[in-house]
Amino acid sequence: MLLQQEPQLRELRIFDLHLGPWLEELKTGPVQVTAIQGDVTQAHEVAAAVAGAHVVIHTAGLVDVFGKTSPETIHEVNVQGTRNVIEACVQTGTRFLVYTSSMEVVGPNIKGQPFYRGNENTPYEAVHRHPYPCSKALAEQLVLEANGRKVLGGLPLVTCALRPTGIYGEGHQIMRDFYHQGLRLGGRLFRAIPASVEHGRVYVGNVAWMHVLVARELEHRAALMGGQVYFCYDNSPYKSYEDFNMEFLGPCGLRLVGTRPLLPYWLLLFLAALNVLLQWLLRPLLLYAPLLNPYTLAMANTTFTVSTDKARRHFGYEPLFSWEESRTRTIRWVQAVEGSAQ
Ligand SMILES: NC(=O)C1=CN([C@@H]2O[C@H](COP(=O)(O)OP(=O)(O)OC[C@H]3O[C@@H](n4cnc5c(N)ncnc54)[C@H](O)[C@@H]3O)[C@@H](O)[C@H]2O)C=CC1
Ligand SMILES: C[C@H](CCCC(C)(C)O)[C@H]1CC[C@H]2[C@@H]3[C@H](O)CC4=CC(=O)CC[C@]4(C)[C@H]3CC[C@]12C
Repeated sequence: MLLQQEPQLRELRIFDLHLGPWLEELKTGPVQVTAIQGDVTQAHEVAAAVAGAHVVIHTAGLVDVFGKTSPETIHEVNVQGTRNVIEACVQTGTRFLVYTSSMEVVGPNIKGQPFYRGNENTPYEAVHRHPYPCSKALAEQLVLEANGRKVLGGLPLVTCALRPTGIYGEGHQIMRDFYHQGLRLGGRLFRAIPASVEHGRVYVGNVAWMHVLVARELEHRAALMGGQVYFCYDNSPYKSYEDFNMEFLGPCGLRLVGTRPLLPYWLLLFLAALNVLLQWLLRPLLLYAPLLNPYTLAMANTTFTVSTDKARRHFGYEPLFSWEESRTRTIRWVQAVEGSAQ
């Protein structure tokens, strides 16, 4: 997105634990693309990568709500990693920092209270217990508190945080898992969540576009945007998690069975708890990390949708991809997954 949309771009540095072969394709244009294999938990590696950069977009993170990694590792990557990025900016004189936060910093909370088409000012009791939202909330707080700190050279650091709702689009691993699950079940998925529970979703291209706009505008609108949070949204329809996925999986041949959940909620909760027990029992032998656990069930079963225009008012954000385009691109990607699976 930066290469396509940012005419001022002179160099793009990509810092990641895993560098994919797709990065090579980015190196064929006029802009210098530097791929750096590194770990955000290693302060010296981060500082070396950041030195001389005008803007840092910090999106690296450990996204795990399935119990694959320990809470300590999630904290180390998401919180200490963010601390390292902030310190790298301060020490090397980089003034603009954009952080990919998450809607999870707000909710759904542990009480399962609905957040219905709320905005950045909607009151909500943000209380977390799970390591992932806890880590994102702490990291976001660090980023916002760092706004105004003096960087090398004496000028103030300008920071802001973007909070995407559930991201979908090309490369969406969970969508791929649901697709394969549906194929295994003879082209069917079974409704587990009431259709009335709305879940916020945003297309990956629009998430990237919002980051580019913020990176571009942060310098000129530092007083307005510095220390601010923005929900990251687009015109994707408000639907339940499962009905939304069917927008893509339906055209790829899957069917969602049931107009109402086929299993009662208490049974799902029991199965989710059983999965936690199995995960614990099997841990010495293998990693058992199914999609269903008490946390993911609560997430999917609690309305959380945003309706805001703060990003439009502050930096002129309009989604780059319409809903129709986002849908078409995602369907094409699932179809390609299907092709590669055969
Ligand atoms: N997937 C979603 O629905 C949402 C994701 N987010 C946030 O967006 C960001 C990107 O998430 P996704 O693309 O979903 O996840 P992802 O796992 O696809 O991407 C995370 C990237 O961070 C890199 N990374 C992980 N640990 C690292 C380390 N120690 N050092 C350097 N790089 C490391 C990974 O290699 C990967 O390329 C994360 O910060 C996540 O918290 C926010 C809202 C929703
Ligand atoms: C995996 C969940 C759906 C399974 C439901 C079941 C087992 C009943 O079929 C996903 C439901 C909601 C998702 C999360 C949500 O979109 C918000 C997120 C934000 C992030 O920052 C990271 C990802 C995620 C936690 C996302 C993860 C999958 C769900 C829990």
